[in-house]
Amino acid sequence: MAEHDEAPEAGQPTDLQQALQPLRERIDSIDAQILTLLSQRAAAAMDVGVAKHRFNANDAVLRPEREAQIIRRLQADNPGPFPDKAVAAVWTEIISACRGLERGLVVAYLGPHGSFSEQAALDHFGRAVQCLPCSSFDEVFRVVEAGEANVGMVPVENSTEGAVNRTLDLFLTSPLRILGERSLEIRHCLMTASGSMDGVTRVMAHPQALAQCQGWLARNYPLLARDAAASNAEAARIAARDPSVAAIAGEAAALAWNLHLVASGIQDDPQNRTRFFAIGNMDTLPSGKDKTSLILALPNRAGAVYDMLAPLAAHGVSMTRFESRPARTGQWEYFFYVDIEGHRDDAAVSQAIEALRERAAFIKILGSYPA
Ligand SMILES: O=C(O)C(=O)C[C@]1(C(=O)O)C=C[C@@H](O)C=C1
Repeated sequence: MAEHDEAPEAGQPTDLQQALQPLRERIDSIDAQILTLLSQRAAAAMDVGVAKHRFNANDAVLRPEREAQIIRRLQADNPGPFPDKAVAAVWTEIISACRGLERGLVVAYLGPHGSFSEQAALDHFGRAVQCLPCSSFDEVFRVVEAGEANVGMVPVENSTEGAVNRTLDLFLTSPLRILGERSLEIRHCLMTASGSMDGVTRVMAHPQALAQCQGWLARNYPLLARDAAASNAEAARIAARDPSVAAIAGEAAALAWNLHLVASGIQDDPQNRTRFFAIGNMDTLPSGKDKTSLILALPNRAGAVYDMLAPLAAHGVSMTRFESRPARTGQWEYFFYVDIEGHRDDAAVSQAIEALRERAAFIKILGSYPA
């Protein structure tokens, strides 16, 4: 073997190590600067917290419109190559940690640990929060209304299965407002304690998840009984104890409950997504790019829906969602769940809402929030 082909002796730097060393030193020095700046930012946020306390605005620690504005501005100014998506993810955590220094945020959602709602909640509010997993959507609304949690995260619609009806019904009577929205890719997995399907007689999941995977289940396990669970993560919790049960849930639930994946990505629609609403007791100020959600009931007469849409068009307000739910009066009456672009304080939106108020039998504004 020629001399220059010999492997380096132990302890001798390779060419690669020599090339990496100055680059890594540069990264270390940049990280030190980032940390200094993060500490300064955290101290500034603590001063904001003191000022809010001084003005008795303790319940205004969370300012969704300000958080949205910060992330939008940074993405707009982003020189690259750090990706815009990473800007959002990193600053969500920076703001979460700073907010946590002002005052801890308690976030309620449908649990247990490992649920998609938990993932949506942490993606939205960051990891520096206190989690309050609940056993139903009703409980999420109740604990936020009672002040046991500051905010909640609830699913409202899925791209395969449509509306999450219980959430829509709860909005009808709840005083809570929508503070924000988040869309999450929903990738379902089949999981068991052993990692095999031997001895498994039934598959458990939330009815929405069973519906989102019904084609795959019919093709692969047509004889398996299907049982509803309160949530997918709850099904995973049951499967961890019961070898006759396979659960359908997200990968996070397998990790949380120590299960093994039998199959991944089993949802019938590969683009399956769920939209979640962040809910709380306060109103959100305009952020510059907002949405407003409303519930309307219309008089039961010909042309009522058409008449309702006219003021929106007249004021140039775009509608991004239109959903109906039976009003359960036995009269074929419906509630309409409508999302429009803009904040309720915007002139065009407030004029359109006033015009709707004159035409609707019932109107409830669920909130304006950053789009
Ligand atoms: O600007 C504020 O009101 C803050 O409390 C600071 C801060 C931040 O870290 O930037 C933290 C929490 C709020 O939700 C918004 C922004």
